[in-house]
Amino acid sequence: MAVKLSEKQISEKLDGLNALVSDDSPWERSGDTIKKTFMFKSFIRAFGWMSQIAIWAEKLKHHPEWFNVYNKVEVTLTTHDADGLTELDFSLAEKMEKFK
Ligand SMILES: C[C@H](O)[C@H](O)[C@H]1CNC2=NC(N)=NC(=O)C2=N1
Repeated sequence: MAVKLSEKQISEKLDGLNALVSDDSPWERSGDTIKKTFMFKSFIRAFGWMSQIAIWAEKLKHHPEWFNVYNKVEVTLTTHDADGLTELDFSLAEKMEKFK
């Protein structure tokens, strides 16, 4: 099972993740989660991205909480099994940035 990250590891990983961000919207820490709102040109672009990420999430056995309206996807990542943030959350977030 994935191991909960320390505060120091979380802030280092968050900085590393935000260095990959190409839009104007950084990932933000919120308690035991990291969050970001992704914006797309259209609903179909948003849904296409979600479909790609869903395939990756299934492979990783780690799943996002997300909320989609038209071209907007609000993402929250946490590891329920560990009651906190783990490496898996940052791996999935990194994929989300790279597929964007
Ligand atoms: C057995 C299965 O792999 C686990 O229940 C996985 C599924 N996807 C998951 N996704 C997330 N975000 N957190 C988890 O703890 C989690 N656990």
